[in-house]
Amino acid sequence: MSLLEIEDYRLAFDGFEGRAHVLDGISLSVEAGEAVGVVGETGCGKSVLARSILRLNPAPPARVTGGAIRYDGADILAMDKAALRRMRGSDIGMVFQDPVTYLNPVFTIGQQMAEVLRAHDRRLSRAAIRARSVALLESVRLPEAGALLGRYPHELSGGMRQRVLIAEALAGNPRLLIADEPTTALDVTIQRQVLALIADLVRRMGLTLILISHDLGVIGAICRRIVVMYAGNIVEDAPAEALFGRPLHPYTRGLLAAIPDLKRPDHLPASIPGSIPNLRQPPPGCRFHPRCPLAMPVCAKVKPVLAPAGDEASHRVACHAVATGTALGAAVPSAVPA
Ligand SMILES: Nc1ncnc2c1ncn2[C@@H]1O[C@H](COP(=O)(O)OP(=O)(O)OP(=O)(O)O)[C@@H](O)[C@H]1O
Repeated sequence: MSLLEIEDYRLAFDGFEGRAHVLDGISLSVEAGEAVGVVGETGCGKSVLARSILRLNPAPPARVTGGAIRYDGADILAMDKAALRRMRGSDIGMVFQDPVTYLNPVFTIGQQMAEVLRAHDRRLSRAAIRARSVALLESVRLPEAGALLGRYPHELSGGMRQRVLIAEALAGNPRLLIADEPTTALDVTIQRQVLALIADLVRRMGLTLILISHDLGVIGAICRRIVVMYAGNIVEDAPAEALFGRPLHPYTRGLLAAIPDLKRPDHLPASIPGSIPNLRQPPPGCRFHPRCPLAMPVCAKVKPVLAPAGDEASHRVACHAVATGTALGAAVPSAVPA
């Protein structure tokens, strides 16, 4: 049994202008100890998928229209409030993009850590809370952890605040960590440090990781498996080496071609023409077909299924052109992130 199993999961948002079909049959299994990256353009449903695992999408307007999500065999969609509370933090920890939003400006770091720790164990003494808070802050490599407990969020840098949130996410000893764009709000050097920290925690604590980013370079730095999403669908799921070396889906090839090549600064990266479709009226068949250089008549009619393709057994692609061999001759982009 996989640690996390998502099966044909569908979620829509109801609004004044109609229903947006944001996740359109997501199937994904994550094994214990895996580090899986989820990548795709803005608006393709990465965050909604991450929040779905913890049932954090506000309902309404969110509405699950099909499928199942299981954590360690337990049906997340059927859990009551108490079971959900136990799962959040204790089994699954989550780190979000913007640390400022998730830290309360009027409480010290120590008070906020204490609140998180007490939510996991009401019986903890003040001394135990302090010792555990210091240990957690040290585990995310924050210097002078004891003194930090008395500081307010505005007294910390962006990178420090993100480390505090990672420490809070680890407070309940989760087995699965979901990090949604954890470095997007940080500047480049701090981004690298926070990524290195996440990679180190995954190794040291044997965590299972789902890392969400629009940046293939960020994902490639940590994850051995990469899932590519487009407009609410998984279009490719592959070992990182296969994805960077032999990408198969035309959308993945477009994403790779859009990465600037540092060895060729005079060469502008190609962009994928067009934009993500309106999810209230998504294109029929393959949602990528209006932008696809390899589109065939069948692509506008039949949704392609995610099926094994390429040399690796775990490489899966949802593309009619790949399935029929039409895509084989198409050039593979040369840009590969460092
Ligand atoms: N609470 C909500 N109400 C209505 N629509 C929503 C809500 N949350 C997300 N959506 C819609 O769901 C779609 C997917 O959004 P999501 O945030 O998952 O994209 P993303 O791939 O994570 O993008 P980004 O990289 O910009 O975070 C978007 O069209 C968005 O407008």
